Amino acid sequence: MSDDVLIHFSSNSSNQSDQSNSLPTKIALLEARMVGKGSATPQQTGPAKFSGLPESLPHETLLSSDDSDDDNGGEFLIQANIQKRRKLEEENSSVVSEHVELQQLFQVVDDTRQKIEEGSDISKSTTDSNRKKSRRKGNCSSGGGRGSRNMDQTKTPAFPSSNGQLDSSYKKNVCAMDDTRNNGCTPLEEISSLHAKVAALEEELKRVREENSEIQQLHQMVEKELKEIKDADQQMKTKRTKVISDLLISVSKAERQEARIRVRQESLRLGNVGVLRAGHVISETWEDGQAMKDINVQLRNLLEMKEVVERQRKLLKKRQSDKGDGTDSDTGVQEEDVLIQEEIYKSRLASIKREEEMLMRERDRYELEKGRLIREMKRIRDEDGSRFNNFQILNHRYALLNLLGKGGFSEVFKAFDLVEYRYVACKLHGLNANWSEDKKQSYVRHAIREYNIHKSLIHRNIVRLWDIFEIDQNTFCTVLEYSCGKDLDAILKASPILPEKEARIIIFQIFQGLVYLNKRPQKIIHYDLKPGNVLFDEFGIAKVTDFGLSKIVEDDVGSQGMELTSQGAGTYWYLPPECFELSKTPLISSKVDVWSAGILLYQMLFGKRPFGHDQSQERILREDTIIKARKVEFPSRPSVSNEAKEFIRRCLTYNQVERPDVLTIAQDPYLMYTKK
Ligand SMILES: Nc1ncnc2c1ncn2[C@@H]1O[C@H](COP(=O)(O)OP(=O)(O)OP(=O)(O)O)[C@@H](O)[C@H]1O
Repeated sequence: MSDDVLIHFSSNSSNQSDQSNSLPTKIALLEARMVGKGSATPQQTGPAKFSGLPESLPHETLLSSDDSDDDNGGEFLIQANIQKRRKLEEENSSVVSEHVELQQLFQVVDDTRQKIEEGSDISKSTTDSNRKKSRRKGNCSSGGGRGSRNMDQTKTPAFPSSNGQLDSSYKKNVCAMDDTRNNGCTPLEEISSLHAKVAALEEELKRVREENSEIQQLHQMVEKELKEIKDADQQMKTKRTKVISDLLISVSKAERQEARIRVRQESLRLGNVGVLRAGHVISETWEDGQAMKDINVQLRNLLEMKEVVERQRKLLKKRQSDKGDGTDSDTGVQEEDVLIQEEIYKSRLASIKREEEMLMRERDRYELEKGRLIREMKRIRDEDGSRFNNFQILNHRYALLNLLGKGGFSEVFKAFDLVEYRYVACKLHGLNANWSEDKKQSYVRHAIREYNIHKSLIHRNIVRLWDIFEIDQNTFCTVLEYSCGKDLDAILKASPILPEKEARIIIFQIFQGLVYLNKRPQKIIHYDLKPGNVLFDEFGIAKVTDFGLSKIVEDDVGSQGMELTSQGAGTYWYLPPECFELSKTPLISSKVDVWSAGILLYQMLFGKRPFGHDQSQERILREDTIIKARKVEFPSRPSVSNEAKEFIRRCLTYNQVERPDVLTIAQDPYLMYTKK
């Protein structure tokens, strides 16, 4: 339209003398014509703002919903620019400048129309938020109340929000609707705006769905890969486990073979178990090996030689006395010969004695070796007789290797934990199939009790209990920390007396473990401290084990201790007098362990137990050996420090009321390792 109007204005502007044709008049006419057209829509009379206009121009503006401006159907509404007109009326001086200004004005009209057109196009297809914004502003500037009528029907559509982006675009839309309500839109515009919104949201939804399906595909791919990795790992694990257990088995088989060869060689030297038949009775007897036989022969020879020399010596003495007081001239010579002969016999006897002592020491050494050999023979026999000797894997985890030893009701195997990759000791508790159900149940109860006490103990001087599981109806297994060194019993059997320094550090470590047991919220009395229950790891760290007879000291126990309900159990050489009390139920405390530790130290230092060393358990009980053990005596040899003796005396205090408990004796100077 503006082109026509411009041409029209341009032609008129040349005739300035004609008032009716003057510019202001023409503008007024034009305005009147336009207003007349638009008067059918009275709500549009108010000025509408259009923020897209340049700042320099007034905001009374030209709005259009159609790009046609012909006489008949023009839908343009040109608002009178009153200010401009007044200015023109006032100044009315320069037609040229007016013309220029009008040209500018119509240029603005043109620009605005173009923008509206753009806005209308955008509203049909946009998904772009910036374009939406420009479209919205275009719509809003169309003004009027019609939009607000329709907006009420379309307000707050419940679009699902899948993400923040959608949310924010939704908010923008609502906001745009609010703007529209305020400023007014045509229903067509609103519908197209809503269509656009729906399209935008659908687009968004489509995009989100696509993303989602991509994510799902990715997820599936990752899951598949993970499964493949897991499968491969499982296969690797199985292979690794197989390789490790095969290796362990070959090593163990070699060890078994080596042990048997060693035993065969040793038994040639030291002796063997033979079978003795007496009628129908078959019994086992020990037959000495060559080395033992040789020593015994040598000892016998020495003994015979000693007897011969002794006899000769006596004869010489007799002959001398038979001759009486010699009156011969050569008597002096004979006397001298007798003295010399006497001296020779004496020195011969002394040398025989030395040889004898040496052979005796050698025989003692052989005896120790023989003891070790007998234990090893027994172990091999137990291993051969065990139903767990063919390298089973227990609980899909513990590869059984060689037998470490057999106790009263259990077999202990060295094993390898295929999950944690470490050596362990598997203690297999076998219930005797011939036992009554009651006895079996009591044994299991006992073992569970032991497990419950032991499993919570974590201290470097206490053997760890890792696991427990059932193997079959009559067998279960406890898995213990493996101590590869010998136990104290084996050490003392090999060398009955230990240097004081070694004995002191061992007893110190045992007390460290006992202090731990007594500093817990629930104190524990071990009750079965003996050399066989002290193990050593590869670094020589002493560890207390076997909590089968342990007692938990309940909170409500009096100062005198708890009642001993399992009287008779334990190893009597190591138990204090109160445990043998028969007149009433004994009360016991951690002082039981203090006594046992005192006995252990004594045994390590002097090579024997202080009370009932050579007595059997039965005899100790029968002869009240421990009840009579009021005072400890120390042999003169080997020499041991007075501090050690005093410490042992304190541990072996007869009266338990006067005996220090674990926490008190742990403060003893003998157990302190501070620098002097
Ligand atoms: N954790 C372990 N590590 C290494 N060897 C062990 C372990 N536990 C026990 N042994 C060894 O296994 C053998 C048998 O142990 P067990 O405790 O069954 O015997 P015991 O104490 O002589 O018997 P009982 O418990 O019936 O008195 C012993 O020689 C012991 O040294």
